[in-house]
Order: sequence, then structure tokens, then C-alpha cells
Amino acid sequence: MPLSFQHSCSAPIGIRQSEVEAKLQSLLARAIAWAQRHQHPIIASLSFPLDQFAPFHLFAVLQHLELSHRFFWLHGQECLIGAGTSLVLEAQGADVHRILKQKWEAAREQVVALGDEQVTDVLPTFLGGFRFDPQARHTSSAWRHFPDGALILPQVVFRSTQGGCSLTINHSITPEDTVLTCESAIHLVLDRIFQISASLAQDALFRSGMVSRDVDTSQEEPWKQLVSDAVRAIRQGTMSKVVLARSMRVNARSQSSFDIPSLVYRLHQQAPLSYIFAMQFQETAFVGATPEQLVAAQAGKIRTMSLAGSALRGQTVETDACIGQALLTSRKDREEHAIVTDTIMQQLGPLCNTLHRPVLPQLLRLPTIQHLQTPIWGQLRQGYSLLDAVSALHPTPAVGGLPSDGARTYIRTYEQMDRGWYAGPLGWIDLNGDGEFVVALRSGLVQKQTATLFAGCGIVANSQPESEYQETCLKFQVMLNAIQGQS
Ligand SMILES: C=C(O[C@@H]1C=C(C(=O)O)C=C[C@H]1O)C(=O)O
Repeated sequence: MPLSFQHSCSAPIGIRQSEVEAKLQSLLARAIAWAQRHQHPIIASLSFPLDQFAPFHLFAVLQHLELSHRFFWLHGQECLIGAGTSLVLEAQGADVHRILKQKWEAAREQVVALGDEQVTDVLPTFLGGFRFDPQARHTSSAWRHFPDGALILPQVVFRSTQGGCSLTINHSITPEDTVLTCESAIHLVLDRIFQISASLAQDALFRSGMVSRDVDTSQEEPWKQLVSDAVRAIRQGTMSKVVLARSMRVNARSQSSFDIPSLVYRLHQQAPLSYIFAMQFQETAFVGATPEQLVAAQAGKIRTMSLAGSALRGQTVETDACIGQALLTSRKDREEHAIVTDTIMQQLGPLCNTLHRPVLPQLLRLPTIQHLQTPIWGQLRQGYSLLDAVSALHPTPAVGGLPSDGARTYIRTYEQMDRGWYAGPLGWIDLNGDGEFVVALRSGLVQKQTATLFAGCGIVANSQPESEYQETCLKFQVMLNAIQGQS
């Protein structure tokens, strides 16, 4: 049982500090010998097996460390929780994807994985993401801690996969280091984690509801006007589709800040099939529960999906089935969906030896909304990696529009909102290039007592401002419920 979602589990970390310390010495000695043999500094990635860990409780523990970055990722049995920075790869500007890929490739020479014999398959893992549009003006200071693109190797990473759980410590080592000096630096962090996890009562964490909210709805009419203008531009032939988003500010009524571990816990309770993520840079957290995978890679095989076309969930089994059937047969939604699927096939074609998709879309049923979905899979050509696939796919027409450049320019000019990392690629990649990126939807930027939530929808020639507005309301729901304390 790698992950423990139970609150009854007594310890957030399924290993004793003494066990880590015993193994640490021999791994550090090997790492120093490696640096001496090659005569240059390295980042040693030291991994230990764990029996299990309690993800939400552990994430709450990490909030108490005086570290600049924290990460949370959970999807099925795959969970990554990290804190601190051992290596930060950043890039800015229009060329962010190419620059970050180069930096990631260079970093592969710098990082050396040294696992305990039981975890030889655990590889150093970077977490990060990209702005939706690095060429757009940065109008909101709320995103100031988020670069256009970043991949970060955290100082500590707890990981769970189907194969088991591990703890990884990433630590810089020079040929001059001794086991003693390295050990004491690592102990500073480990001691804090074990101390806090022993003293932090986990049942106190998630019992109380989140603070109540004040929602600002003043932007309804201007946003509907934006949709009408886009419909007119589409009918005039400027483009065939554009995805327009809006933001909603939510303020805590009480003085207490939004609690990020509680928020991710509630998001998971509400949307267990979605990807639950939190990227905390300084005091700002980008948090969400997205249903949309951008692309995953494992040993050169990639998987992705197209997701476009939305409808509500029905109150009863019968109405739900009816709404689902109507979505599957809706001409507007099927056309919108086909455009997204065809574009993904075209974008990935040059990168792949083989690429497959079923003929018809299926329904992806989420608690408050359902979507048309088509799975797509293939084999990457030699020389291409997950980061090339991310760069080729982003932005998909599901979050940008068509044609891509025209839609992006339209969004940049008229949307009047700083998307920041909303609708951008977000995920993880290991040293071998295996990993997964999602489209960061159903998300919000949380800063102390304020949260800015984001939602958008695809506008085509026959879109109605009122129903598009209602669709964004539906898409806000998962974050709103989590913030209000519903799970
Ligand atoms: C843009 C969003 O969602 C995207 C747009 C959809 C649509 O237009 O039907 C459906 C799913 C997503 O690809 C969002 O959730 O903010």
C-alpha cells in the first residue's frame, strides 16, 4: 500500500529518521567518491525506500519548513511531494520552451542518481511549468514569483508510484566535501521534517471547513461583451475558434489565510479522477484539479488526449445519460472536438514514428461537468523528448484556439487578464525524460487571504455569451467548492 489517504495512519512518513541516517552515510561516501573521480561538483540524488506516506498530512508538514518552494502532484497512484530547491532551471521570453529544454539536457550531466539498492529505479525528478503566453504583457504582480518557464529539482522529494514509495534528497557535493559536512546540512532539513511530523496533529488539519468567501461578480457583463465581439470576429473570418477565459477573485472573510494543504485535500475529495497540483513559489501557490492531460512519456512512448466540448452533469442517472448522449451527438461540440483532435494529431505527427486515436470521442464524466474526450498515443522518434511534445502541443486549440497564432494574438489583445500559468503546461520530468504534463485548468492563484480563480471556454461562430458564461461558472465550481470547505 504505497499511499495512505487515511487520517487514522499515525505517521505521515513511513520510515524512521534513524533508518534514513544509517543509509545516508554510505550513499554520501559514494557520491563524494564520484565527484572526486570526475573532479567536478555534482548534485547527488540520494533515494531511500519508504513503506508509505500520507500525502496531505506530509504536505502540511512541509508548509512549516522555511523553504521558498513546495510542490504537490497527485494522480491515481502517482504522487510527488517536494520542498526546497536543489537546482532551478528558469527561462524567459518567446523561446522559453527551447531554452528550458537545453537547460534540462545540460542538467542531466550534473545530476547523479545514487539509490539505496531497493530503489535503483528512482530517478531525479524536476517539477515545474510554463506561462500560457510568454509574449503577453505581465499585467498582474500576483504572478511575479512565477517565471515564464521553470523546472525545479527540489531538495527533498517524496514519491509514490505503483511500484512503491521513496524519499529522495538532492544535495550539491564538491570533490572537497566530507561525509560529515554534507550530513550535517542534510540533517538540518530532515530533523525539521521528522520533528514537525511528530508534533503536527493530522486530525486537526482537515476537520474545520475552509474560510467562507466573498465573490466579486462585477465582471459578468464585460466578459459577455468580450464573447460577443469574438463571435463577430470569427464570423468575419479572423479565426475559427478562440478560447476566452475570465478570473474570479475570492476573498477570505476572516483574517486567516487560505490553507493550501486543506485546499488540495478537498480538491482531491471532490475530483478524485483529476490531477491535483500545487506549485508554491514563495508565499504564492498555484493550485488546481485539472482533468486535462497535455502529454505523458514513458520509455519513448507518449500518451495524450483531446478534451473539448462540455455539458453539465444530470441530477438523476436518466437525465445525466440524456445530457451525455446529447453532448456526444451535438454537432457544435463534435465539430469543436474534432478540430482539437485533428490539430493534436498534426502537431505530434512530425515527432512520432507511430500515432493512434480511436475514431469516435468518449465521455469524461467529472463530478460537476462532463466533456468529450479522445485518447491519443504513439512512439516518439529518436532525438525527441517529452519537452518537445509539450512545446509542440501547447497551446492546444482547447485552451488557445484556431489558427493558433491568430487566436493567441486575439487573447493577448482582448482578454484583459494575465493568465500567468493558468492553461499552461505543468508537470514533472525525470532524468530519463519520463514524466507527465497537464494543462493547468480548474485552478487558482492563492496568496494569503485572496484567491484568483480562472476558467474559460471555446468560442466558435455560433457561441452564445450567456451559455458560455454559465459554462465558466460550472468550471469555477471545483475550486470554489474546495475553497468554501466542501469536499
Ligand atoms: C479552458 C478551459 O477548459 C477547456 C475548454 C473546454 C470547452 O471549451 O469545452 C473543455 C475543456 C478544456 O479543454 C477551462 O477549464 O478553463
